[in-house]
Amino acid sequence: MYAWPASEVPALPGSGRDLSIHDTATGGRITLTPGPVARIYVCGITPYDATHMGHAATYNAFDLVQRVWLDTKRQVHYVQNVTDVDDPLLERAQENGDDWTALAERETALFREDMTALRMLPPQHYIGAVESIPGIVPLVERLRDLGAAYELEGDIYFSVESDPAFGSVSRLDAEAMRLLSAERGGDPERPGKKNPLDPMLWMAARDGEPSWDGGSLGRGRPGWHIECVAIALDHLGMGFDVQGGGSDLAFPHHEMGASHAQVLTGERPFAKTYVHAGMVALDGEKMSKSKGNLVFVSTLRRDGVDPAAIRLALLARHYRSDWEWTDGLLREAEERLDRWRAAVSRPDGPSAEALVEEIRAALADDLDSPAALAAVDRWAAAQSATGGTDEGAPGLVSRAVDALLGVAL
Ligand SMILES: Nc1ncnc2c1ncn2[C@@H]1O[C@H](COS(=O)(=O)NC(=O)[C@@H](N)CS)[C@@H](O)[C@H]1O
Ligand SMILES: [Zn+2]
Repeated sequence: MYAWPASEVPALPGSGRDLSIHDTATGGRITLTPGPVARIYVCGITPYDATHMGHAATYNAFDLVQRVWLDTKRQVHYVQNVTDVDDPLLERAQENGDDWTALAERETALFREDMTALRMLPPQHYIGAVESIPGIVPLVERLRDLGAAYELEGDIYFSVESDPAFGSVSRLDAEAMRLLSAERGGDPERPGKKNPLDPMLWMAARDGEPSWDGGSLGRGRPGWHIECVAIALDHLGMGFDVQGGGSDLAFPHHEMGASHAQVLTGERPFAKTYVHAGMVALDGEKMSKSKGNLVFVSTLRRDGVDPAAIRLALLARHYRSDWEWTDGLLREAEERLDRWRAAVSRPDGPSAEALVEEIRAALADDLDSPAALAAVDRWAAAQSATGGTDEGAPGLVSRAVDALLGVAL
């Protein structure tokens, strides 16, 4: 499906540094050296209650990854899905007396608007779960033929024991896995499963729910993890550079996806690095649909908040930290935006070549955007304190802040 329009990425002198990023699977830093086309899969929204600040913060992190890669003169092949059929979506539509496809379409349209306003670069492939069902069915059949999937009362489960590398993404122990599986869409208590952690690959049609032709699987709909595997394998293939998402996706979602793909192809790894963004909270609880403690990008935009200020608020916190959204954070961002805009609208300033290198160094260091913002603050402070005679500096700062941080001054 259509993604959203790409904002212009200004060219900068020189080139950036290779990104050194924290990898969940190894628990350490990995310096990524993608080929000429860097490949990234970032899990997309389940389209209801979009786009809240948690979503925005996570997509901000992976937009920075893209911008660093573009600055190292690479191309980027970015794939993102839309989970436009899933239990929570159907439940929400039921609650609202809404048609679930209309709800999905409306929320996806709002997400596109918000991403465009925040100047997040769009994926080249933006793929819905529903449109990927024809590609999912043969993968489930293949897992069954490999003996890695089994049928239970019409539903089809993946057997986690079929992947010797199962657990290598999240590195959690069985007890932690069991708790998270129950919390995040799994059904560890269901009798008859070979392993409580086994996730659903294909759910047989239930009354009153949408279902699709599953060939030899029978009518039904796809499980959550296989959806992202089918889309990633179809567009990126095995061994792509980054699998991204919020930290609540490490287990079960990215663990299971890696296992599905590794059993399907007999190759390893599914992704070279697994990168997870921290959770954004409000009033002490993770911002989430179920808790309803949401701050929406579209509400702030409607209230006249400049999207560039929202972006600066997201950039002010390290992508891997868990943090609390507050009005104070937004006010600080608005003040910073005003200071930066005033600085770049002056005719000259201190030379900015060194600043561009400081921003590059900060982002290459596990996307340290707070350090990048501090570097620009220092340049703006120097300009107002001691002026400066470089007439090209304000323009260069403006282009660097846009190209590397996605903020239009
Ligand atoms: N409070 C939050 N803070 C940070 N990131 C969040 C928060 N809530 C959700 N996310 C992230 O936002 C992205 C979309 O979340 S979602 O809408 O629930 N959708 C899904 O997780 C699936 N459609 C992925 S295939 C995920 O990467 C998720 O980890
Ligand atoms: Zn996903």
